[in-house]
Order: sequence, then structure tokens, then C-alpha cells
Amino acid sequence: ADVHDDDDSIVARFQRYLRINTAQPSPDYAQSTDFLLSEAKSLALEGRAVEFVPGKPVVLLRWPGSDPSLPSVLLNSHTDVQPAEDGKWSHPPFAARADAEGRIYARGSQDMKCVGMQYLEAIRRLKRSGFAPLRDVYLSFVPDEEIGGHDGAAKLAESDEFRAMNVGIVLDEGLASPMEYYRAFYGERCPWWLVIKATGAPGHGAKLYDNTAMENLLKSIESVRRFRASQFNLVKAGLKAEGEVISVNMVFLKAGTPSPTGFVMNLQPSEAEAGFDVRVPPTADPKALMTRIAEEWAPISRNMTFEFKQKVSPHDALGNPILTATDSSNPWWALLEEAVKKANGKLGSPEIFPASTDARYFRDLGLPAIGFSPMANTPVLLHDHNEFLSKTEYLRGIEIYESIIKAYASHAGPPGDGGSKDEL
Ligand code: MET
Ligand SMILES: [Zn+2]
Ligand SMILES: [Zn+2]
Repeated sequence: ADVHDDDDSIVARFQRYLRINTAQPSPDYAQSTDFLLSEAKSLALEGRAVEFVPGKPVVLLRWPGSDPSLPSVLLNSHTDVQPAEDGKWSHPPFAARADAEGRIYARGSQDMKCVGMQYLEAIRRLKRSGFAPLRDVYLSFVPDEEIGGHDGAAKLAESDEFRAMNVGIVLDEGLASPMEYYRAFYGERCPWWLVIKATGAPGHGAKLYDNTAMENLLKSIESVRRFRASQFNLVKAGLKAEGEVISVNMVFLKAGTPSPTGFVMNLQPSEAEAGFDVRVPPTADPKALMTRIAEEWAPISRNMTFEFKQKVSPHDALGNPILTATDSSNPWWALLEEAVKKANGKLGSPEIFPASTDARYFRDLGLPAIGFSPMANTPVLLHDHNEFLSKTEYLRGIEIYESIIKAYASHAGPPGDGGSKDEL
């Protein structure tokens, strides 16, 4: 084994990536791109940075297979991370310090710089072992996932570069698992970022009258709250998984007439609004939810209007839920299960990702995409304070990917699967 293969060097490379501050809203993409391209070079991978949007590089790496006509394997990860409130962490979020138990604390340690580096480390080990892929293996390191991916994965998915890659399967992020089994995701909830606005008659703060903006908004909030509780109760009762119900959380409230000391206290405002992060599972009925919004949450009869800051459809153009098959029609799912098992890991049943990921841009194209981040025995800390991953789990994850990438890259597919759609 090479000096670069020992556990300390592997962990040190992870820490170097974590120390690059790629927090939104001003991620240092110049540094992350340099770092990733230099890692690619050390692995003798083909590498380039493509700026579909200026200043927002997508790093594309390729490990060529012996039969590049077969559909390729794409290993995707995002380079940006959520902002972190420095003072509220027990360890600085961009120092990537390890504690006595070997936990590495850093923003992005779970979401998802771990995965990006684990792909690379797994390839390093496969290369050293002499393994040669049959299919092309691509890695994409995309920007801006945390703000919706519009200038990142979305642009990649619609590009000529992507078409030329002839991708057949995408791996993207999953979630940590506090249990000993890993989690895998075949779909995800879609973000509907809803703003409801109430108008009403303004008036003296001392007067009781009907149809104020505040009163109208409060009725809506109460209606939303009841719906939220009904969904949450299904989860609490164990009847549905987190990703299978509609979540709705109020994220802002805005009303009142500002004054130099705060707000004018004896004036009832004529406008009031509230914002909600709503997540809609592919299995939900979006029409029914729209009716609920229009008739109960923002009825015109109560002087209410609504708009969406973001509204992603959980259905494709034919009205079918956007889900990656987990049955025999999708050989990649079984291959993943077998590969995890072969590396002595356990995989839970397929789940719907409760938040949103870049995988949706690839599923939208009809491609199978699986959400998977190999972190077992780990609390779910993405977007939270003191996000960490232990060295042991990180290193275990590399072995898991080694097994998965080997299985995927050497999968021959059914006879006659030349991979090109032109054949049909
Ligand atoms: N991944 C982040 C989330 O789920 C950002 C996605 S943008 C809707 O909130
Ligand atoms: Zn993420
Ligand atoms: Zn995130």
C-alpha cells in the first residue's frame, strides 16, 4: 500500500475539503474547484470545470470504461453547504476538528462533502487494486444545491455535455441513519414554498370590527396548523413515514406598521402575510392540496391571495409520480443492495427523501436516481449545529462505495443493451 492509503491521510484529505468555506450565500467555489481538480489529477481521472453559469463551476470527472458505448454511472454531489452560526457550535464549523472519539465536526461533514470525497477515495482504492471499469464512471460536483440547484444540477441535466455522457444511473445524497442500517431513497418530496397574504380594513387599534387583515390571516394559520397536526399525527402513530406525508412549516410572519421604536401599536394594519415551507410527496394528490390552499388557506372570500416562491411538481408530464423503480425493472437497485451486503453493510427498505435534492433533475429526465449517503450509527444533523461524522463511519463508507462502484461499473446489463437510444 501507498503512503496515501493510510487512514490518517484519507481523513486529512476529507478535512481539507471541509475547511474550504463553501457556505451559501457566498461559497468559495474557486477553491473547491482547485481542490477537486487537483485530487482528480492525483487519481489520473479526466477532469474539467464547466461554468454553465459564470462563477458557478460544475466539476466533471471521468474514469473511462473499457466499453464507453454502455450507459455510464454518474456519482453526483454538491459542493456548497448551508451557512453555520459559528458561535452556536462547540467546534468551529470550518475547522473540521476531530474530538477524542474521532468525530469530525464541520458544516458539510454529512451534507455532503463526505460523499463527494468518499467517491474519490473509493476510486483510489479500486484503481490501486487493479480494477478496470467496463462502463464509464463520471463524477459531478455541482454548485448551489442548497439554494435550489437552478444554476447547478438543473443546468448540467439540460446540457449537451450531459447528453454526451449517456448516463444510465445516478447516485446522489441520502441521509444519516441513527441505526446500524444504511438508508436509500427512491424519490423525494417536492418543495412548494407558499406565501399567503391577507388584506383587510385598517383602523384604530382600539376598535373591534370584522375582516381585519390580521384576523383573516390568523384564521388561515389556524387552518394550516390543523392540517399540519393531522399529517404529523400519521407519522407519530407510525402509520406513515416522514417522507410520505405533506409537511408544512411556517417560516415567516410579516405584518405591522414600522415605527422608530418598533411597530405602531394603535393601528390595525391593512396587510399581513405568512410564508410556509410545504413539501409534497410524489404519492400525494397535488390537485387536492391546491384546492385546500385556494379554499381553506387563502380563500378569496376572506380577502386572501397566495403565491409560490417555488413549486416543483411531484408528477411527470403524464401525471405519474416521479419515483425510481425499486423492483426488478431497475437492476441498479438490486445491485446496490447486493453491493452493500457484500461490504458487510445493511440496507433499510426504500424511502422517500423528506426534503429535496438534486436527484430530482435527473429523475425528471426519466433516469433512475438513488439517494444514498453511507452513514450508519450517526444522528441526522444536516443543516443543524455541530454537524459531525465519525472517522470510523467515514472510512466504512469508502468500503461501501468501493463495493457499489465496482458492481455498477462492471455491470454488463442485458444482452443487446448497447446503451444508445438510437438503436431502438
Ligand atoms: N436541499 C435543500 C432542502 O431540501 C434545498 C433544496 S431547494 C428546494 O431544503
Ligand atoms: Zn445536501
Ligand atoms: Zn442540505
